[in-house]
Amino acid sequence: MKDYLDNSNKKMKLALQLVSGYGGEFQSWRLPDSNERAYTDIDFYVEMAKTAEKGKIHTLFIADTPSFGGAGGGTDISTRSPAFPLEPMVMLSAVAYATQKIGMVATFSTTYNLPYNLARQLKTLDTLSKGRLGWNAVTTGTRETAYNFGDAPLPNTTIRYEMAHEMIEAVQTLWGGFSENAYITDKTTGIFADMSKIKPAFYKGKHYQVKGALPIPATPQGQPPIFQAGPSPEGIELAGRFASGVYANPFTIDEAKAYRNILKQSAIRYGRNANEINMFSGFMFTIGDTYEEALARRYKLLDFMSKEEFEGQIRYLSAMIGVNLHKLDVNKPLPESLQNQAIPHPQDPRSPRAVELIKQGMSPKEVLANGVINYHPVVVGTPKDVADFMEKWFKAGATDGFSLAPDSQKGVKDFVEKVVPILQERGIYHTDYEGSTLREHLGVAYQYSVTKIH
Ligand SMILES: Cc1cc2nc3c(=O)[nH]c(=O)nc-3n(C[C@H](O)[C@H](O)[C@H](O)COP(=O)(O)O)c2cc1C
Repeated sequence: MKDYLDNSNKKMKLALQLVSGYGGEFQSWRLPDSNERAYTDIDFYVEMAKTAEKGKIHTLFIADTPSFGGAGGGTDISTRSPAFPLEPMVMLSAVAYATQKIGMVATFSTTYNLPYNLARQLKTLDTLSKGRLGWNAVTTGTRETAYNFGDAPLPNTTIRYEMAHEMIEAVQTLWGGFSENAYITDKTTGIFADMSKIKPAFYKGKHYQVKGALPIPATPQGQPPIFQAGPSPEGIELAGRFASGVYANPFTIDEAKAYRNILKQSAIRYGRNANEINMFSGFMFTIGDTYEEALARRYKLLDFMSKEEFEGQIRYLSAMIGVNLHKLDVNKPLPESLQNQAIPHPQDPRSPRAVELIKQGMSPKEVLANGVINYHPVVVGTPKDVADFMEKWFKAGATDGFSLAPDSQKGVKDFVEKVVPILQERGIYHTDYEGSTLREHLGVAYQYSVTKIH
């Protein structure tokens, strides 16, 4: 194993996804222990952030897209909660004010923003939070988003990534323009700022141009670290050049290791150290005191689905395992002859797990309840089961940490109270924050101004 993939002397890093306030399962807003108005309840986001801070979670993480944003990229929220919270910048300013340590990484499009506005708002929030902000710089791949910003269709991948490089360069140039020693505020001399140390950006790219300067000094971490999500070759280049964190979605340890290696190599190609780029693998869970208790919770979520939606899931599972489940009793294990016929769909990386569970004798409904169709690997079980999964991946060198999407609000509390102590006891998770800024939490260096290419 490449030494930079070796985690034996490292501790895992954790991000907690806020999703839309309810958790990673879009039916969980209906659970008896959920606050059904969490989506619009700022007190609730603050409370979750504080709970996460008690568990020393390195950072909150907010996925986002500037469009209607229904679950799974759809636009129907008639029964399922939205996939994203309220506008992240505004929402996080309240969270920042109510917390002290936890980092806050939020997603902002490199295609549907302007550098000056974005640089100003991000640096303001980084100032407000005393250096705890991170920017997940994504190109926005959903077609419908384009029409929220005019009549032009979504630019192709090449152009979007050209724009992404330019956007980050322009934003970082604006950030670095107000030199660290330019903020004087000397009452005796009457000098507020040293104008000789404040440089306009004069940034001239193909897609973005900006001339002026930003009147905001350096924050305690200099400027927010960049995160990235999106596994195309262009995405990997962007991550290698700029990212301190990458939100990834591997489904197996082997897949994760290969991707982590690719990311580290990309960073090395840009003259950076492999440790400067941290991969956060998406991970979901439902916790109970026993497997049966956790499973009952998952069944409840499935039962909230409409008949059509559930049938859609059964159809999907049929395709994943190559067996038509349509006429079978979904509450009973498959007859042995059909179990033997099950083979994973070659194009769906989640399929091997679905086949494995079918062959263990689980009914199709139980297999679905185990989250085989979810957008990340899922553990349904006890706090120990959740910790075991994380330990196994981490010790195998598959990831630097996890981007956690608990099933529900209760899942956040359960994770902090029941899983965190196990991880700490096993010596694979920190017992306190390393410092005060997000960069310190992540173990990435202070940075000011545009990332240099070596
Ligand atoms: C784990 C993961 C999380 C993502 N989160 C977001 C997000 O919150 N908002 C968004 O617009 N795109 C998100 N994306 C999409 C990517 O930014 C990108 O637009 C998409 O994957 C297509 O780009 P690619 O060609 O690099 O794969 C995410 C992608 C991955 C893999």
